[in-house]
Amino acid sequence: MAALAPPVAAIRVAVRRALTGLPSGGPVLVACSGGADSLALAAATVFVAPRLGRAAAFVTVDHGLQDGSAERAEAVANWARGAGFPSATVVRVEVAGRPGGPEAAAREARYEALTEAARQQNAVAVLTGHTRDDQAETVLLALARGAGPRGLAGMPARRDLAGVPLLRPLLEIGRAQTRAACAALGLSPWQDPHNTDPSYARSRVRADLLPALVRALGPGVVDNLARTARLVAADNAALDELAATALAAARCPGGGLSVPGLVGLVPAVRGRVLHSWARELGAAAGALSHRHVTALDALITDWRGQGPTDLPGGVRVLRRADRLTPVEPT
Ligand SMILES: Nc1ncnc2c1ncn2[C@@H]1O[C@H](COP(=O)(O)OP(=O)(O)OP(=O)(O)O)[C@@H](O)[C@H]1O
Repeated sequence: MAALAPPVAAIRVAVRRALTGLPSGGPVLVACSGGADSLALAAATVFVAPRLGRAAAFVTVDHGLQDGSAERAEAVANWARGAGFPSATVVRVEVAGRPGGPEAAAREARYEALTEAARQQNAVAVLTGHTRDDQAETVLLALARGAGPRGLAGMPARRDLAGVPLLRPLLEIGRAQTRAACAALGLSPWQDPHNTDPSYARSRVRADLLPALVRALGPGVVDNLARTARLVAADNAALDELAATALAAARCPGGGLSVPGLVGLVPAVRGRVLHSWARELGAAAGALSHRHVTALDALITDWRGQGPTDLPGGVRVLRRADRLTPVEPT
């Protein structure tokens, strides 16, 4: 028997690790664009899942943004059927008419479609092919926009997707490895023109910035950026736990938060308490910014009788004596 190429083995090990411990029940659903990362992920999953007594399912999303996208999506799904996935679905989404730029709109439409596919197929998890290189790019983009620790933590290996875990088994696998795995398996990945379109900041980071950093600082830089994300994520988890305890302790019996319960907290924890509370009140996560949390914080630490603080989603918060309370929008 021919020896297994190291990247193929490394990717299978990563997938096996991700699938271990998932609840039994429905399939694991691989989200695949046809690009090298998710193709390598799909090939590993269809190999590993049955050996763990699990079913694997496959979905590819057609964003309908390029000529021939429907045919390409069908070809990707056909490959999956041939590779042994008992079910391979193409979902067509409508990107036009959504708020935000085209990239954000496509991502939102895709995640909605993945959530719906997972629900319909009763999947126990959705798997995506984000790699260590994607993580390094995410950290650089976060640094460049002045993000705090949440942004610098990059993408988590696991997050909730409307009640289904979204897993990223390849976060510690390099893009060179997914390409090498595809080559070793005789797969021909699709090259998404968006990935090289210089009008996207991520494409410029991928094409220009990361290679320049590697030249200037050495090949370990991608791994190091991904490690930074892991270290920051671990600190975030600790701070989130402290904040959850502090939020519970600061709640007033009739609703709202007690100012004396918040004032002695270290700012990093207090900011998280206020962020979580604002989310509970209905402020949308994407729109809730550092500026809003700072304005809420001023009601505690810089109280000069100011009026309500407006948060996204029409949420308003007022300080009454020693309590922060939500008020009805006027
Ligand atoms: N059209 C799609 N259909 C299904 N899943 C997708 C689609 N586009 C992206 N994904 C999922 O999201 C992951 C990240 O996609 P993105 O385009 O950001 O990265 P990428 O590095 O180009 O990945 P890939 O090489 O797999 O295309 C993919 O690996 C895949 O799991």
